[in-house]
Amino acid sequence: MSADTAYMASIWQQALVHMKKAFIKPLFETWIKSTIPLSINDSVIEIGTPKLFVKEWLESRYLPVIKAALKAAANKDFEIVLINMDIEMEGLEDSPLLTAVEEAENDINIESIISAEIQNTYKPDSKPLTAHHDISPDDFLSYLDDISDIPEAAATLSPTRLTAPVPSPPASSHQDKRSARNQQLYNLPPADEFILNPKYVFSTFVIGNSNRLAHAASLAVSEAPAQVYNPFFIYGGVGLGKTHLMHAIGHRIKENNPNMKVVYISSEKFTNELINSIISGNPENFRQRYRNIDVLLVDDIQFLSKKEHTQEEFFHTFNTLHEANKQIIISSDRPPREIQTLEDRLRSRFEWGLITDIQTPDLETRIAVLRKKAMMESLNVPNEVVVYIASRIENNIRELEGALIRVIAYASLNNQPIDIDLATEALKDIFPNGRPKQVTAELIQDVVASHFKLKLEDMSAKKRTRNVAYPRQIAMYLCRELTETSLPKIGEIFGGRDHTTVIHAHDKISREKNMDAKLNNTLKDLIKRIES
Ligand SMILES: Nc1ncnc2c1ncn2[C@@H]1O[C@H](COP(=O)(O)OP(=O)(O)OP(=O)(O)O)[C@@H](O)[C@H]1O
Repeated sequence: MSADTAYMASIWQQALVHMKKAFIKPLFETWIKSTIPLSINDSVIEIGTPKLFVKEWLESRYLPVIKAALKAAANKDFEIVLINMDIEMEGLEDSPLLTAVEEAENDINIESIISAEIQNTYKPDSKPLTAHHDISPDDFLSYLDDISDIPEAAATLSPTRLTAPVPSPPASSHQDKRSARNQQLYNLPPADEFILNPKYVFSTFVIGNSNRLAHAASLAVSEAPAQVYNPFFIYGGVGLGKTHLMHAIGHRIKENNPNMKVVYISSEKFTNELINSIISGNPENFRQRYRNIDVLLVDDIQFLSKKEHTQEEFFHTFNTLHEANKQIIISSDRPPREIQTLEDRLRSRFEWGLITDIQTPDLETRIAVLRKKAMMESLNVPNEVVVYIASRIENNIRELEGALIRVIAYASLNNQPIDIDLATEALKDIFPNGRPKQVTAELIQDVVASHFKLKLEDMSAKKRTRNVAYPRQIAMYLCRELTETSLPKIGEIFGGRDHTTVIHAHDKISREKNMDAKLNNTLKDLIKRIES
């Protein structure tokens, strides 16, 4: 492998790390992951894309982000040239460039490598560790626990000894670069560098029945940090908005109190930093860094389960902050009592404050999320398409967004307007059942009439008795929600009524369903039958 190739791979790998943070996951997966570095010289980097549409899409939208990521990685500006290779990625498996990328990837597991070095140095009778990368951070921590029980070994656990096994700087210029990069990874950024995602703010968060409480509590916490709910614990399934709410809290606190030090971190990163600080002989730095802040947001705390040493450290951090009346916000995919092997004392700390959950969103919320995303992209996505996606992805808002992005990208690349045929085509791998059933006002009338045991003609009759008028209003509401039919047209289908009658029916049912669980369930049942 040439030095340039390895250098390029290393730069690209670092750039990918930056881009992973900059892009939401579906975007990263769709557009960035499939690219490969091709060549590098002093000022130009060539990047290969597997298909022309990926090249065009990246060129039209994301070049500045890629450029910024490369600059952050290499500390210099590059001109980026994208080259369509028009090949399947599988065909490149043996490419030396991909091998180089993989090697660079492995380097990122620096803590594992170092822990292996330490293990070999301090535990001479341990079996030799040839596969350095197999050692997990947790193994390293348990190892520290293990050897601290052995007096001679404990004596060697001084910072100087611990840093000693770090590989000494290699000689060649390529190795210099790599070593410098490792050093960069190895040295922690200052805590306030954990930037909040600018898109995750309260104004972009859609409130629905599934998250109303969590949202309200988040607002309360952000308006009065450490005064209302401390700690504040949010839990819920994957991709339901926990991170979004945490960032929104962070943003709002910063807006209201620019001098407050707000730190957001995932529990995995917390663990890795702790390990790094131990390896570099500077655990005190780590402690100071997390104990001298005003607001600590820890995401995905469930990853601390089974990590006894990290839990211990977190327990002390928690206590110090809580005693100093600092706000602590924690998220998890389950409530504290269900996080296995979470220490009891930590669990009881989490239960001191408010625990709130986010449920899976109902259809209406899913539709609202998609509409909001489309609006944020200034795109006009037909209702039919929104309903098509929302009615098929029920449990994960991230996947919902991913599907919409796919449709938008597909339309843009093919230079076609977004409609249901295009959406069906774009999503055929995700929804193999193909084109959805055509939802029409007539179908809705039919399903609603049969549900309420009315005749189809009652939907358009002049009768105003409640047993007919109410189902008719429900049917009008559903026509507005599930079809593209215009207001006057809906009025016409329902017996030549004025469009203001349709608006009134829609407003009334929208309002009532928020207060009436029975109506809400009826609507869900009806939608299921209409869509199935
Ligand atoms: N109510 C909502 N309104 C708008 N967007 C939302 C909402 N809920 C989630 N999202 C979006 O869905 C995506 C996933 O959300 P987020 O990352 O916050 O989920 P999470 O619950 O933290 O998931 P994980 O458990 O995987 O960490 C984000 O892009 C977020 O903006």
